[in-house]
Amino acid sequence: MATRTPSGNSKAPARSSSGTGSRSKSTKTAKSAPASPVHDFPLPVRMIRSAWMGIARVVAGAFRKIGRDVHPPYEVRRDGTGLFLVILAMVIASVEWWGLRGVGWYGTFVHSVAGGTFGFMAAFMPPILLVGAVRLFRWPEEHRANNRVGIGLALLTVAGAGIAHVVGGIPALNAPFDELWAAGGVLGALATVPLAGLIKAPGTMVAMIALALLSLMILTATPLKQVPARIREGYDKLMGQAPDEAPAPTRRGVKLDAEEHDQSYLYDELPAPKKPRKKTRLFGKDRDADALDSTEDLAGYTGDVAYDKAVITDDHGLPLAQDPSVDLYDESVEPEYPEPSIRPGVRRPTKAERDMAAIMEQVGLGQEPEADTQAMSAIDLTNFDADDVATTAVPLVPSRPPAAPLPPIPARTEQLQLSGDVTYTLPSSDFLPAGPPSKERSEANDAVVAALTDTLTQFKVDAKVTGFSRGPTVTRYEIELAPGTKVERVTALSKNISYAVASSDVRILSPIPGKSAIGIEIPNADKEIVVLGDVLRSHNARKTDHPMVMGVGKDVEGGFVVANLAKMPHLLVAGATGAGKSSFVNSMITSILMRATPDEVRMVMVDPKRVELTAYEGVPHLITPIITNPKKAAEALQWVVKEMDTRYDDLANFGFKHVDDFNKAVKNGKVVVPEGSKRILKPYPYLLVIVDELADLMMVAPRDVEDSIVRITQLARAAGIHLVLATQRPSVDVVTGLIKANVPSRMAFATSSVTDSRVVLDQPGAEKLLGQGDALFLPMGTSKPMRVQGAWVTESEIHSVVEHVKGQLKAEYRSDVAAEAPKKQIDDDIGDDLELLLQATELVVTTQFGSTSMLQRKLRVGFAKAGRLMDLLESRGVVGPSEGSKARDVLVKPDDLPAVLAAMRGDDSPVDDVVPTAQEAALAENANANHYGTDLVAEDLDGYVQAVDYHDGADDDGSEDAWNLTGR
Ligand SMILES: Nc1ncnc2c1ncn2[C@@H]1O[C@H](COP(=O)(O)OP(=O)(O)OP(=O)(O)O)[C@@H](O)[C@H]1O
Repeated sequence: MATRTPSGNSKAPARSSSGTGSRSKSTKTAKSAPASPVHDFPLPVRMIRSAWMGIARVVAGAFRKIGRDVHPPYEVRRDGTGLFLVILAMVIASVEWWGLRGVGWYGTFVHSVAGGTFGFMAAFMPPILLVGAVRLFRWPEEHRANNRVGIGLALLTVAGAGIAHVVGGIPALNAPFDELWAAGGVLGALATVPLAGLIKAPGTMVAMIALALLSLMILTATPLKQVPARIREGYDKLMGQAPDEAPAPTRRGVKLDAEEHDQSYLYDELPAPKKPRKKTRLFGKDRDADALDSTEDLAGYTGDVAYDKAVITDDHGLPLAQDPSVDLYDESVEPEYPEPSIRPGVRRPTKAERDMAAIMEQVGLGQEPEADTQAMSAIDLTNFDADDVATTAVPLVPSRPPAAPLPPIPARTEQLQLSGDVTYTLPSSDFLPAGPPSKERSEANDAVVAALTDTLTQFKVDAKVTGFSRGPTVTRYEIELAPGTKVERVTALSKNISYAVASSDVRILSPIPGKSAIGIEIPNADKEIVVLGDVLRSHNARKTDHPMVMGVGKDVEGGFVVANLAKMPHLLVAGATGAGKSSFVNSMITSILMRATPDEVRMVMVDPKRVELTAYEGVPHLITPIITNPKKAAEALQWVVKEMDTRYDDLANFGFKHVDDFNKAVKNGKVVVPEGSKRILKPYPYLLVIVDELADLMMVAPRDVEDSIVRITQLARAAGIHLVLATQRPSVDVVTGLIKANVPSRMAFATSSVTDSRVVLDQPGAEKLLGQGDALFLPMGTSKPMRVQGAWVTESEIHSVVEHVKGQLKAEYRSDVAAEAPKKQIDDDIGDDLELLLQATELVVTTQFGSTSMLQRKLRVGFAKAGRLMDLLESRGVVGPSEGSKARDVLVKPDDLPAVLAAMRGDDSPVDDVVPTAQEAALAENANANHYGTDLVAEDLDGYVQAVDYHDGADDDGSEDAWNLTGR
């Protein structure tokens, strides 16, 4: 007969139990096998043992099903011992309770042993033994608690026997059986007889009662000081009254040890608000309460939040985890032993909440209710019942309490007074209508969950889809692994998952930041549009009136994302054509128009494509007509540099380092002008410079543009000047290393290649975006980009906002920004070759043939000179890069030749037809009106050391000053 070797058996893999239920029967048997080498016993013993364990498993199974079903790990089960206690309890009960006492050998024997040992306390032994059995069946893994309960029960038995013995007259150990039985038996005699010799019967009784109380305290893990509270609690429960305070935390009906008490929430059967708990610790006060009373929260708001962070928050009511300044989910307080059944997801709103949301909508609170329902969008699939969705709430565990409905908040409380006593009204939020309510789940999501689950099963990966959070464009499905399963097993399935869900745009996040779960982002078959109105009406956009806050869109979890452009402090927006850059820029400008007066934010718009930003022509926030000529744009950037220097000087003059501090001090009347100065101090507006196509500028004057951008981006933050650079060509010649290093915030829409993604984000990812506003947002200081669906604003909405704004105030353009360019010097690298270069340009552009040997022949120059001229032509964007022996591409059309020649000469463009006549008229009108008068800032600065002028000769006329920006 073949006998298995001990080693062979003991080396059976000891898999940890995950309770997934997918385990095979043989595995189960292996797991439940004891560690001892049972096969050493003879067969009959092994058979008996098997039978015993079989019965034990059946009985234990029944006990585990009582009340809440439990599944202790196989390795730690002690069903055999539990069965023994149950049988012992039944045997004693059969004799002491059911009248078999002294009947036959069985009755006599059991009664002699039980009665002789415990006296009449034997009648109380069955329940005591059953308590022990229940603990072993249901919670065998809780060794410490089991030991405590065992000790408590043992002491209780001794105390009971002792009390019985005192009641029975304390018979001696050698007293007849009947006397011992009528008292506390042998145990009672051992416990009391020695004591009675010392402290007599009453003293012994008191000692035994004290011992009984002590055993009860051990059993219930009640420290002495909590006894009164426990008694009151017990009384309240018995009387059916609600306790005054929250009951002490329990774990499966058993009070916790004192030292376990601190972490009791980890075990609560009730929904455990885990993250709010963490926040409570993090912020030192109860944020749950705050969340419930958002009115108070907002009342106390000072607006400074917007100054502190580039991205304010999403609309989960929580600061975004990506913000480095907010360590929201402090992992140090992450539960050590999270209850597997408690999902970190958020529950679905109840029907009542949905009704409330609908009512809120009707009474004009816009999308705020949606913001709250959005926060509940992570869905726990474990309890999901598809039929339930429409009518009743799926019984899920909330990760935080639902926020109370928000009151409507007026965007601005003060009456906006512009310079010249003009009263200004910001556009009403009605100009931006609400979008359709967003979905929390759809059939498409369920289909994907099924597909993912199938894929995991097919490839035998021990993992399951535990929930998902639906965003407007993509849904992030969360996958949790069984212990011992490698993350790579799921990430390696990326192609199979793409195949299963029929989408090539699957993105795997491993792990989801802040969670022990793998995230799989899959595009929604039923995408939703995020309208700008909803974003600007969201809680976080409304809780600050900072004028530079813009609506960005929605994140993957459906939370609204808003950002403060002043904190970016400069932003690069890039993406392939049609990816959604211009829509983003439109949302940005419209956000500013909706929230800021021209006194607070002034803008310079550069739109070389001439079509994207024309809708904003004439808004009073502009300081110059929209610049469409790239050359003028390059000059406008130089003006911005000078403006920055002037602001710096002025701030330094008054002893301020940041324009915000200066503005605050001016508003509070704390700044005094120098004696004799006629200046009336007013806050500086923020200056937002928007370039819709950087590539066009870089083609015309790469060095100048790069210089200006670098200088602005390095210093302008403190002067309140911020750059937004958009490009559809995020290649290294457009977004140079220098520009990249100085523009810290990035918004990447879908790029055409992974190289482009690397240029924008320094990492891949953008090439997998879906276009149409799907973007990766990387605010300054973060390393992981956040996926957002950009906000969308329609042309008619823009039109109505612009009309309102223009109706409030006429644009007052500065004539010196682009129209009066400072005199241009001939670039150093041209040196004495200007004439030759002009001839070469003319030759190459008119013939559209970029050949070095042609230059040699026609200009009668040597090879070296011709090569140098060709290099100069390349650096100025006239010809493309060298392609070996082939002629170079000519990038300038003959029509543009005069402008290119003028740029080389350092003159103004002779063909200045790019500024529309209306704009020129506006310029002329403004120039005639001479709003600015004497340069009072320059007057004040006279005699002070000025900021280093990097553009020699540029301020010869001394006419640029920040003060004039708002007509002061
Ligand atoms: N946030 C958005 N929500 C929904 N659809 C959008 C969004 N952004 C862009 N789209 C869709 O994508 C189209 C192209 O967008 P947009 O014009 O902004 O792209 P672009 O990147 O600026 O392209 P180009 O560089 O050619 O101007 C839009 O007409 C619109 O249909």
